Amino acid sequence: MTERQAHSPATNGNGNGNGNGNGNGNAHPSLARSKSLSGRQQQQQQQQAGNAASSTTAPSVRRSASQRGPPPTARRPSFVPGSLTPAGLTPTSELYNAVPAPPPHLRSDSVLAPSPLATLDSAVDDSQNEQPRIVRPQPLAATPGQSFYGGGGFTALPEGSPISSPYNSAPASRRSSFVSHPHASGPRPPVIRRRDSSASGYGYPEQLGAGQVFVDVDPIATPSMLSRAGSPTLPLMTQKTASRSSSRRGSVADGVRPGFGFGGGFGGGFEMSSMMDRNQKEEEFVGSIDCGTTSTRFIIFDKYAKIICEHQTEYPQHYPHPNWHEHEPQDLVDSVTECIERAVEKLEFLGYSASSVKCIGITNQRETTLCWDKQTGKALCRAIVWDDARTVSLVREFQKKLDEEGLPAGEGEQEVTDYAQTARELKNEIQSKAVDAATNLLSNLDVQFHGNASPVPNETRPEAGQSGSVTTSQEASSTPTITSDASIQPDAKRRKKGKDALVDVTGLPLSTYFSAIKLKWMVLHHRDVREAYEQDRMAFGTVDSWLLYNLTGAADGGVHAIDVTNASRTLLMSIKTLQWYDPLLRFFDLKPSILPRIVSSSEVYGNIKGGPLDGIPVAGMIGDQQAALVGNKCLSKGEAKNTYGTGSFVLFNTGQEVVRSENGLISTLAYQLGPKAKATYALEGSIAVAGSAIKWLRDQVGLIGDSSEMDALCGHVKDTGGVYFVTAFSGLLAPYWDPNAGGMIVGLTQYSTSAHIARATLEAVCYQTRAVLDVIEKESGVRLEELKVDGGVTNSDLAMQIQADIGGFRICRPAMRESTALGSALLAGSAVNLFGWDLTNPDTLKEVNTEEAMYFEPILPEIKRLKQIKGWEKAVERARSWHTNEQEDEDEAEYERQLEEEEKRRTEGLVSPGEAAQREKE
Ligand SMILES: Nc1ncnc2c1ncn2[C@@H]1O[C@H](COP(=O)(O)OP(=O)(O)O)[C@@H](O)[C@H]1O
Ligand SMILES: O=P(O)(O)OC[C@H](O)CO
Repeated sequence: MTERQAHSPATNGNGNGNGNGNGNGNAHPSLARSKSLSGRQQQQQQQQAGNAASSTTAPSVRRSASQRGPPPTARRPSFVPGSLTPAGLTPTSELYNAVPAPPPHLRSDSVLAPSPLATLDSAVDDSQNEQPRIVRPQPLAATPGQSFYGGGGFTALPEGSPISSPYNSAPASRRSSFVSHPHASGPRPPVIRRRDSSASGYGYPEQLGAGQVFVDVDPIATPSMLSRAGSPTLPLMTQKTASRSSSRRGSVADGVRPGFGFGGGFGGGFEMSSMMDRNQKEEEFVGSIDCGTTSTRFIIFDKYAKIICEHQTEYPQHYPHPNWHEHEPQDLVDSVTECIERAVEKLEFLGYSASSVKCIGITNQRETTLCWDKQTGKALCRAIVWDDARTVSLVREFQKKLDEEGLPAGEGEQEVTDYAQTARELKNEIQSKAVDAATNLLSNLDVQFHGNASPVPNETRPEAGQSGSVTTSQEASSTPTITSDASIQPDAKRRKKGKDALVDVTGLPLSTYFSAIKLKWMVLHHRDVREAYEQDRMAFGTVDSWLLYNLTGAADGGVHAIDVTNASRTLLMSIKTLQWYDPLLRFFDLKPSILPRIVSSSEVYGNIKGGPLDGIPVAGMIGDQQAALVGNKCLSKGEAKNTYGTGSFVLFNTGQEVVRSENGLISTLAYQLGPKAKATYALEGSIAVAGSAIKWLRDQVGLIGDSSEMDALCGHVKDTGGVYFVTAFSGLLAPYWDPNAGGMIVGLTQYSTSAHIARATLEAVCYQTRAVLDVIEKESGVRLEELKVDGGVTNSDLAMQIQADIGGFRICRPAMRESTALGSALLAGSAVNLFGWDLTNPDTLKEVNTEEAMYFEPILPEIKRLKQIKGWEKAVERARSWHTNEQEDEDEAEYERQLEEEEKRRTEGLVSPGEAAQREKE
């Protein structure tokens, strides 16, 4: 199976989809299968059923409320005080224990009543499974530089096609998932032409020269017209009919209109030269771009959060060195272009006008750092991805600076959380200076000193918890010799040192994870970036900023903004004022001129320029994990969700309070529902590796051919046979925060098989999730009864059962779990008052995503659970501090050396192999 098929119409995820998303609840999961299963699928399914029947950990799955009566307990709050035992549990006889639910991709009654799109997707050849290959619909007719879609059937994309990727190693990023209906008559599908967007030519790091290793993982087209997690939704056919807007029709009919944006922006994408020519229905929909770590999807929702259509595509991952992870910025833009184009084609194919999409939202992988040239709109280097850990030694340098110099307070800054301690420190400092000053005066001027040697009377010191600044500066100023001392000027007086200084302002620890440190690295190490920075041409942004900029025109007036949730991950924003914080900029020595404007998560930022959604407002922007919180409707304090995507992120809504964790959680912005709205905050447990470990098994180890094979492989064994896999690919984040931890598979014996290792991979994220939730329970004083989940890994029934077992709580997996995309759609809709959605009034969302959910109950005996957790903790201890500072310093030195060599070659007129290739191309 390919990822694509895992996301096909069969990918209902709960085995009960019925094609219209209502859930029919009529069948045992094993019975609710598609007629169209391939022989291989059936074989797999039977094998899995057989395996799991003998397994002690067959998923303990229960159907949702809508199918099996009322839910076991009130859904919210997810965290309820009291026992772990869920109230009102359905008796085990009602659980689907005997035969496990087949993997989601094998369960699809949805295709029994196929939508036109379902039929289209089913046309995908199963033979793609093993070896991803480029598939294209047969050209109807081809003129030079054009490729036509239509007719059905597939053909390999010819070499040198204008649609081919600039990256020879990874052409599949451009693979289309759009499959024309084989029997389609009437509307001619659009002609799409991709311009060849030239290779980056950034210089290094790609051109580091001989010996450099980088891995470009060949991406697999994972697109689908239907959600990987949700069931297909047939369009409502009762809407009024409208012609395409004449301006749009005119603009595309001439075939020369550029795609999105201008110049280097979305203009690198497609050109539309014909469109379906028929009357189309005008409806009201909202679109959402979800640009995750591995793929982009554009989903069009209706008012009930039913997916009308979508398109998804993976893009190449670049791992040029150990611990490095990069994206090509133009790939992100192109993937968005492609997804919008294709999704809108599907929308039109379904008979709706593109103008039915009233607004769109953007949600994105967070912390990933980009910078571009404001004049050209072009990226200056590759994006450094959030889980890239090249900056370990830079972090160490800044940690030292923080410990020794502290963080300067802002002008007029009044808030110093731990000011009692600061006051004490200042008092000591002032006292000793006062004594020195007095001694000097006495000795130099020979004046009798009668005053109080201490300028800070004890009784005037503020008490802890009292608001206001430390007032010692005023008192100190009464002693001229002291106030004249530059070292205790007001700014310097409130310096706080150590990690608390940063956490107080940003909610974040100093780590390779956050943007400022990646940005600093780019400025320090990348020639083009440094030049642009020095010449004030450089713009910094996270993925939301980059996409917004490109969608709204790039160098031709593109909006340079960042949403507050993304800004809260940069280490440059105060989470209290929601503004860039000058002392942080000074601490990292970064110019304010590079920064985007901070905006709320729900407002109109600008309108799309070009493409099929020309003129449509972009009205929602939010980091993907926060988006999933919103999409899961966790809008009240105490509600939590976990998203298992590339990484895994638990977010716990703490309302309008910034809650500070003492045990490794991050305080972060959850959302801000408009420019004037108060911010809502969350505690977050960030786990760096979840789906990426599965991807690693697929791409680097070759243990599986597709993520959806995990359940079948793991189904061969009932446990890991004592194997633990600490997936510390780039250190460990929450709750351990050890940048030096090393990835480790321990407990191997001759008995161990690939199935044990695969199972240990699934368990790894579940243990880490358990550890994060332990902290949340400890700090909030409430026990978790149920966890709402979403994200790619939740497609694995087995992973969810393991999570329930290791966690000791119930897992609630919604049928439609494109929660991330839904979150940004809700924010966008809410901003323009679409569908009456108003996120400040959850009642307005009552009808949103009410489809059934699937529940996984813990069945592992407590004693076994605790024993396994103990084993995990032992493994983590072994993995800790694996890498040494010396090694990192050596790596850094080696890199510096390569840079110098590169620079030398450049100045001497010699060119690197990368540059040579680029020149040849030009
Ligand atoms: N059936 C499955 N079983 C286990 N993991 C899966 C399955 N399907 C997808 N995944 C994993 O989900 C991840 C993608 O999830 P997604 O939410 O799309 O991530 P992101 O938003 O980070 O790109 C991939 O790393 C993939 O390995
Ligand atoms: O790509 P995801 O969905 O794992 O999300 C990545 C996070 O936003 C990183 O903080």
